[in-house]
Amino acid sequence: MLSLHSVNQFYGERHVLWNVDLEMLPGECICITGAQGMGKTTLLNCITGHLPVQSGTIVWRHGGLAPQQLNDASADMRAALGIGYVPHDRRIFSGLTVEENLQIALRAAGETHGAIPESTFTLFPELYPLRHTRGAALSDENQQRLALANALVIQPRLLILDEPTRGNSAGFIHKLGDVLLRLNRDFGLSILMVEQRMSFIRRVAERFCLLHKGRSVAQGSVAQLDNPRLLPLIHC
Ligand SMILES: Nc1ncnc2c1ncn2[C@@H]1O[C@H](COP(=O)(O)OP(=O)(O)OP(=O)(O)O)[C@@H](O)[C@H]1O
Repeated sequence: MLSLHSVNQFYGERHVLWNVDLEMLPGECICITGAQGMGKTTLLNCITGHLPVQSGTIVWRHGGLAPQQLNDASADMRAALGIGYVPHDRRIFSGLTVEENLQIALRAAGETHGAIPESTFTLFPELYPLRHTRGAALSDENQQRLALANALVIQPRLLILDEPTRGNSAGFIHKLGDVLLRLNRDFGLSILMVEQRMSFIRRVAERFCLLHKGRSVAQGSVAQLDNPRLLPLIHC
């Protein structure tokens, strides 16, 4: 579904991603993990098209269609291909209502006449009575739900999330885990998330990619993360 080959990224002179390879199959849930400042968000931004890659390739494969190199595709083009993104700063329009936020997310992905899918409110029933409420008036948790709904409204093939548990209560994290498990296991949605919270990673993800100083130093099944040599690299 998504193949990264030898991806490199710089901020000015600073080399922050080094030859990162990652292979993701349809239906997988993969966690990119690692300590702070190791390049996790940078890697997501390269995949979603919010940052250009300096070298290397990112290839998208879906259905029977020919593989497509994403390197030159804009973030909106990638959304239109089926890549939904939930950044950790949420990025909702606080002056617009829930419904208007969802309409804009649809339009950004090229769905000019598309209606908000019913599944949006089935998945997040809490948002239905709030659909005419402005983003700024929503609780923190409902803002999180709206950010997730914005990414899902385009009915993506791949959902990308940056630290979905950061700053959330244990109760909300559990509910979020339920939603992601349902999307992945029941609806077959592929999920790629950046996360450091081990309990959440163990519950939701199947495979991991561990970044350390911008390099992918280990990949494998989540059970392998219990290796005492790897755990310190997540919270160092
Ligand atoms: N816009 C930027 N300009 C310059 N340097 C940046 C920029 N964004 C991130 N960096 C640096 O690049 C490195 C990787 O940052 P990145 O945010 O990708 O790491 P991260 O693993 O996601 O960390 P965190 O868990 O803190 O979000 C860090 O040293 C960071 O300071």
